[in-house]
Amino acid sequence: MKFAVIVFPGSNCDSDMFFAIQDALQEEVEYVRYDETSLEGFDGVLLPGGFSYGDYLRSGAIACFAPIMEAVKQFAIDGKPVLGVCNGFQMLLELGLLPGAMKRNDGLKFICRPVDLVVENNQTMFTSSYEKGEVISVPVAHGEGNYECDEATLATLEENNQVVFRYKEAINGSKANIAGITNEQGNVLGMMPHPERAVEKLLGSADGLRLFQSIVRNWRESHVTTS
Ligand SMILES: NC(=O)CC[C@H](N)C(=O)O
Repeated sequence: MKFAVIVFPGSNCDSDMFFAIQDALQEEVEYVRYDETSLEGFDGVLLPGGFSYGDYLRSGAIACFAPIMEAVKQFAIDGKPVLGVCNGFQMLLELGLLPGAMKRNDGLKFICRPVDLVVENNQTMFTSSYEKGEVISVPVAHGEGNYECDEATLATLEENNQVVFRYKEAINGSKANIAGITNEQGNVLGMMPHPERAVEKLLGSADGLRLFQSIVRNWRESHVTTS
């Protein structure tokens, strides 16, 4: 399986993501610049964390107009896996691939520490290697992680099991403690915590690795045939 890590001016978790795929997961990965226009040949797209375009206007608000984003949208429409982490999640919201928006954290402080997440839905292509209800430890590092949406949107997200990860304890004011959601189709996941920073024990947790393993396992099941 071949992954693209999209690099924007101001990305700073792109190399963490690259390391997670190449060294921890041992799958193929390439950087794709924000000003390219094609994702041909890739099987998965990863939007990494950081401060694209300096987080001006709102986080992700400028990045969503980058030339590569038309290809990212098409990739998502085609049902292929798209994962946005932190600033990548913010971009997916700004792109309209996921519902809702991000506000500054309650308390207006940047939060950078490991947090406990509850796996709410393990029936997705991103979470099938977890148990439902499992508590995992994954670090967060954000100033704008306070997820907001209207009540009707929240009801739809809950009804369709689109809330995939919840913070075990409130950390940033996020509605319903939402840490990660998918689109209705289930092939686009946005999450504020950083699974790519939790891919081996030495980093404090290896719980994030199973997210990437889920993607690969799911992809193999539908793409690799054995005779
Ligand atoms: N690590 C990150 O991606 C930071 C995300 C974002 N720009 C924020 O501070 O909210």
